Amino acid sequence: MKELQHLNKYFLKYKKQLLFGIVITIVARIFLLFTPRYVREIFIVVEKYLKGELTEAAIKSDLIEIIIYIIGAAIIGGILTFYMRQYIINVSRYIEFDLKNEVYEQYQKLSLNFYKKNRTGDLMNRISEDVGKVRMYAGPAIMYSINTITLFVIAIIYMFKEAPLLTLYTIIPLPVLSVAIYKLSKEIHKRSTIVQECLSTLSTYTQESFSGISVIKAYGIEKQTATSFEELANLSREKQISLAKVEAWFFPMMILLIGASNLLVIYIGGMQYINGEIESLGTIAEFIIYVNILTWPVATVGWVTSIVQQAEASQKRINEFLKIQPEITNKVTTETPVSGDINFNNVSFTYDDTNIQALNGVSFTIKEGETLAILGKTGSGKSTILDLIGRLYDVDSGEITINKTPLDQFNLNNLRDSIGYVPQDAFLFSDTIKNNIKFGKESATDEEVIEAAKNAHVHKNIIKFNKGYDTILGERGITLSGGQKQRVSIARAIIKAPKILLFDDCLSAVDTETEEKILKNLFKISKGKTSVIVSHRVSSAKNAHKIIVLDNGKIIQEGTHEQLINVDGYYKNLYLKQLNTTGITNDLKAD
Ligand SMILES: Nc1ncnc2c1ncn2[C@@H]1O[C@H](COP(=O)(O)OP(=O)(O)OP(=O)(O)O)[C@@H](O)[C@H]1O
Repeated sequence: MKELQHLNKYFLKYKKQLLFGIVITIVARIFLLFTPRYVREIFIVVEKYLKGELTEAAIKSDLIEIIIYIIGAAIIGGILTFYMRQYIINVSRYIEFDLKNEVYEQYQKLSLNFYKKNRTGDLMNRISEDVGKVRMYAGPAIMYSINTITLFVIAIIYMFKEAPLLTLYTIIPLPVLSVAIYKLSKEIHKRSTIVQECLSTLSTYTQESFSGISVIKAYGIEKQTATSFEELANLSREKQISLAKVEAWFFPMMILLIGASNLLVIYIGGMQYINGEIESLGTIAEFIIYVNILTWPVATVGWVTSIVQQAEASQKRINEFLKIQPEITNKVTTETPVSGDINFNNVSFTYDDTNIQALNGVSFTIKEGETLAILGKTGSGKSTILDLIGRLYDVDSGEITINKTPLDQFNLNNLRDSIGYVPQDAFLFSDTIKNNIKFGKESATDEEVIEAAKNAHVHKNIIKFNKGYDTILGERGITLSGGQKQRVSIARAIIKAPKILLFDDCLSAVDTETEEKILKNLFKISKGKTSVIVSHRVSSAKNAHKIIVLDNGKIIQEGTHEQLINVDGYYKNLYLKQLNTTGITNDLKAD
């Protein structure tokens, strides 16, 4: 229960509703327990009438009176039961909502490293399945526990007062039932977890086959894919059947144990009645109703125990995430305007999940308002430089400063607000094109969106779609080409009008002619802004104020286009190689 203490703050938050729900639960159970007593009364009245102690008129009026009480108690009990669920189950839904938000907020705070170390499926599970299991503790488990305790205490008091020996015999099978249900619930849980795993493997496989359908068709491997699907589906079916087998035990077991209790009540009660130890047959009827009322709550003791154990395990997994301290923290809460020269001073950085040293003693300066181009072989550390400027990671050694202030002395929100970042893999949300662009600036007007799209050279493509800027992208909508995605992503960055623009090889999927036009627009837009362009093309770099070439995390060349094409090295080789391509022909024309 230690892990579940995390929920205490939520119980405190909703203490009024919870307390009210608990009181209602107790009162509702009290009303429910009136019925067996009234049934006994009916028997007593009938017995008196049979002995000639009551007239026909008297028995009629007595019976009507008792029946009215029974109906009244049932109606009040029913209404209170409705409110009991309304209060306690609602509280559990509020707690579920709060906990989901708490986990989600924590996810937002955690750095990229966290996402590298944990699989998406696992992150999703904590926020959906685990929180769902914890809710079962915060709602149903509490409700059924109070229900059981109240019913048990009151019923046992009534029963002992009535017939102590009969009470003992009646309740003998109940603990057996409780233990049996507990064991069964554990087994059901174990098997349903396996079923869940099978289903999630199956759906991941299906999802991947659908996403990769073009590759599957192109390679003609539909048959193999279908066979693998069948194997997974068969495994899932076997596990489902094995789960159904244990589940099938649940009700027969309950019926068996209720039957055993009923038989004991009838047999022992009957003997006691014959021996004159109990006054009326009504007591036997009353006890049979008690047995039936008590069976379900007693069965739930086992079930609730299993719920609490699962909730504890789930909360433990949630707490593990909640306790993680974000690696990148905002050390400054005051406003810190971001502007000035960006300086890398002997910066080294190693990714701790792969232990790959991405940067090794990198030093350079980008003057405010200037453009830096970074070139280099794949894996040489170009993207890492952009990630470090945005403080997605902190450096291992050396220092990054803006206007001589270390990067971590800036308010992180100010820093990220000042950056317009276009990643290598343009990620667009399943939303309209307009909203995808406005993601960079929520308050942007339609005119601003169009202006940004024009500058990113994608406006003409967008207006060709039937719904223009309101076209939905992604799974529910159309799929943009790689180049279109990149340009929407550029529009998203420039609509923000940030102080720093970071472009990570974001023109790789557009032809060199379009690249040229976009670069010209970017050149206009980025006046007064500091830009960093990562690229594999000389055409993207040639107009930059400064170019650096990276190799294996180190700067191997530095200078302007003119300087670098005149010295032997990576840049000149690349320039000469690209000289013969269409792109560079345009590039030369542009020069
Ligand atoms: N998130 C990460 N976790 C672990 N290692 C990484 C991560 N990102 C990059 N690396 C490694 O760090 C090195 C530098 O990667 P980086 O992405 O900066 O190279 P790049 O020059 O941008 O490459 P490309 O031109 O292919 O985009 C590579 O060896 C890469 O495998």
